[in-house]
Amino acid sequence: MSAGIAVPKNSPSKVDQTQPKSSWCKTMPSLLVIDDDRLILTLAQKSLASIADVETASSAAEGMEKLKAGDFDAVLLDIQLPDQNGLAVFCEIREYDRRIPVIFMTIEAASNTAIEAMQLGAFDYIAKPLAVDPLRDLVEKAIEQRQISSVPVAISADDESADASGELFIGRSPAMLDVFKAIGKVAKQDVPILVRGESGTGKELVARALYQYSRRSEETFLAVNCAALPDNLLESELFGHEKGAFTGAESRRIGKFEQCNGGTLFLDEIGDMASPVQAKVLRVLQDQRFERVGGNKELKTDVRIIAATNRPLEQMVDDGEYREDLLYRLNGVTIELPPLRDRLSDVPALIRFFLSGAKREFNKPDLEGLSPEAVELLSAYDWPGNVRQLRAVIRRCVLDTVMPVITPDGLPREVTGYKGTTAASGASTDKAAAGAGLPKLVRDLLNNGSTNVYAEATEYMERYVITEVLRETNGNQSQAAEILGITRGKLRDRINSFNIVLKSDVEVGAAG
Ligand SMILES: Nc1ncnc2c1ncn2[C@@H]1O[C@H](COP(=O)(O)OP(=O)(O)OP(=O)(O)O)[C@@H](O)[C@H]1O
Repeated sequence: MSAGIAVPKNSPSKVDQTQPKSSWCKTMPSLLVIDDDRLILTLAQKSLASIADVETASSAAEGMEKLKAGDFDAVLLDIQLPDQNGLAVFCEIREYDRRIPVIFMTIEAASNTAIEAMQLGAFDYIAKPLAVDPLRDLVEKAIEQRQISSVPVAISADDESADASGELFIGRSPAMLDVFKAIGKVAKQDVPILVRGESGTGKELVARALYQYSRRSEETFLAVNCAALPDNLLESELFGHEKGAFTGAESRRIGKFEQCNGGTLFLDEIGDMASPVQAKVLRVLQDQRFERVGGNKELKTDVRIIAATNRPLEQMVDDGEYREDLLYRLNGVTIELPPLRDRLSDVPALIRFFLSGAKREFNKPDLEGLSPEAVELLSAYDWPGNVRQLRAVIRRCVLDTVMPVITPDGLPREVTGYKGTTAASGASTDKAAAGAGLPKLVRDLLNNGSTNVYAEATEYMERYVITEVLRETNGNQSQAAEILGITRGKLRDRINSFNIVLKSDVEVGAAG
């Protein structure tokens, strides 16, 4: 019996074979390492075995043969191979499949060849001797990048008819049909697009759908969260920097605008950029030109920008926080995602989708579904954290349940206790319960054979710490950021992504 909504026994299976984004880690990604140095191959095999199936090749010819025979998520490539120059191998890989991220291994970080490779579209480079932690981080990022750009988004008003091999973009409400139509209309036009909507409404999914259906779908897709980096690092991340541009800039770095030449750049949280960065982004939008930080050579790039925000940019312009000309440039084509509370008719299809994904992910073959009462409650809730919160609630219920059918008892208190009055209330986190919950969560995840324990437990802990500090500062985000020792942008990012709801009486609750 498959997971479904209020399904009577023996009803047809509605299990969806697609995997939601968070479960990408379920199947082991694969990595190809090409280097003639046996020590490097052994080091890569040992240190990366926990994150990828590692295949090795000790020459360019062997590497290309294996690449074509396999299905790799990333390649680690030595810049100097015995039978061919690494750059030439890189070009062959690009010709074979432009979307496989390639990381170069170089003798010195500032190698000109590596910079040339970055300009041609390599994912990144790492200097030898290889340090295990940075290597693992980089390979993980590359794999994630590959998955972001290759998981097709099947736009469907009806999840049963959707492409079963891709991540689904669920919605059958008139509002979502309008969104799908808008994506179809503008995806192929090479213009910048601004995606707007509350946190968790699916802005990133829209960006990826636009990319998948665009003329640039075979080219690179890179995503940058502008809220996650302090201003100076964001500028260098986007535009690169020259050696010596600032303390710590030991070598030239190629930024995303240069790296993404020919492709699509998704700028998430575009409202969270300091004025100098806004000016530089505006210039790229106007004439596709920019300079690296600390450089005076004008560079040209051909990048399609898809931007997203949940912030009131017009208000920010009025308050002098945002450039009007940038807003004007970005605002040309806008896709607005409605909050979930305004399209509650989408809730059942979303539940079905997340339920079947969680059932597979947490290996709960006996789970049948949700009772009608549970579906009714979920369909009446106002979802301040939108689809992300709904997804989190369903995953939590599936993880916690020991019964084949999830009833209202299995739903979180914010849903069962919702009276339909306060617009933005979240569940108050009981301090003791939250602190005590971590060991139980980890135990449950282990018992359920999860392969995502680190991410789930870290998110739980991070949410707890941030909520407690916000409570301490009565919701004052500047003070909280200072106490936490993180930037305000990063704090805002976490508040959004964890759906932490700041109640009107400045009590802090954590939803989802
Ligand atoms: N219509 C949908 N169908 C299926 N999954 C969805 C849908 N909308 C959102 N999701 C899922 O909900 C989660 C949040 O979506 P996403 O990251 O795109 O939101 P966002 O608007 O970009 O949020 P933020 O502003 O916080 O970055 C993701 O796991 C996404 O896959």
